[in-house]
Amino acid sequence: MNFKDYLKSSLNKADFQRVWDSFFEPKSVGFYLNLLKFDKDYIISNLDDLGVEFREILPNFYLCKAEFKEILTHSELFNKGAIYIQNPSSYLAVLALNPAKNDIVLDMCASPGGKSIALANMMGYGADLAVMESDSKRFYTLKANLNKYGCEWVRTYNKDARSISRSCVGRFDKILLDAPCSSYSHFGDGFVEKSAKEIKSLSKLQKQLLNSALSALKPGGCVVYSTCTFFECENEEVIQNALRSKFDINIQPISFGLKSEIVSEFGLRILPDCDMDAFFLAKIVKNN
Ligand SMILES: C[S@@+](CC[C@H](N)C(=O)[O-])C[C@H]1O[C@@H](n2cnc3c(N)ncnc32)[C@H](O)[C@@H]1O
Repeated sequence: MNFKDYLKSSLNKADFQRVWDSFFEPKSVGFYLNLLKFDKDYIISNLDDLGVEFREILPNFYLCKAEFKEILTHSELFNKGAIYIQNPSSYLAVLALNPAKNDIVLDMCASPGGKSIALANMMGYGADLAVMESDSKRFYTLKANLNKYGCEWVRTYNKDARSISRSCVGRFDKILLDAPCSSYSHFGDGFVEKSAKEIKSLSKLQKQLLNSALSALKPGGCVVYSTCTFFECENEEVIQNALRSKFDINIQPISFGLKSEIVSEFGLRILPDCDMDAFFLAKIVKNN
């Protein structure tokens, strides 16, 4: 499936041009502070010493211009795990889940761990957080990152997350499902085009993963489903499929008041711009 053609057909002319141009513009750099290992004042004063100009755009999440990226990635703060570099769109998934200190939480598709570490920061040291990753190589990257960022207590499972529909029925208060997707959100050296067959098979996997998440959720609990792709069959269609399933669920509206967001009955789309990557988010509550 040609991504550019798909984008043209799914957006109006002005939005298409804005979105397409955004893939070639320098992107701001986002990061959050790792308060599990370091004190906020210590990190902020070290960033000031490095000459990085930054502003807080979300709770504990900061943005600076692209020109500061190299300073950040070469800094001791980064090497010691005091900051985690992440696009703000990804951080929104963690904010939407909003886990409390005493919640039992699962991050189903976790590597390299950017959202798991943000969840751990929000919940606090020792909180009941488990993370899963099916790919062995990516699992070891996840473990290494959790250790680097002082999250060694987090329980890690190198497993296919679809298995929780049998092993963990009704166990979790909150689940993050940041699903594997076709990833048409970063241009990089070009988009790696995926065939219609590959997209269909991803959509099938996403539906199975969401079904498993709903089985493993406590009544009253919630799942945040997210992807970084534009394709409807990986986003709204996955949510519609869950609404048609045996689960008694409803979709909670989410909005962060961003100029780049499009709200629908199935979730929230973020259109990419100079700050945000393309993203889709849906918050699904399992009724009591
Ligand atoms: C979008 S990435 C996750 C990014 C991660 N949440 C973060 O913020 O750093 C999706 C991950 O899901 C993993 N994955 C794919 N299929 C899976 C499955 N069936 N069970 C668990 N993990 C899976 C992929 O290997 C990949 O690492």
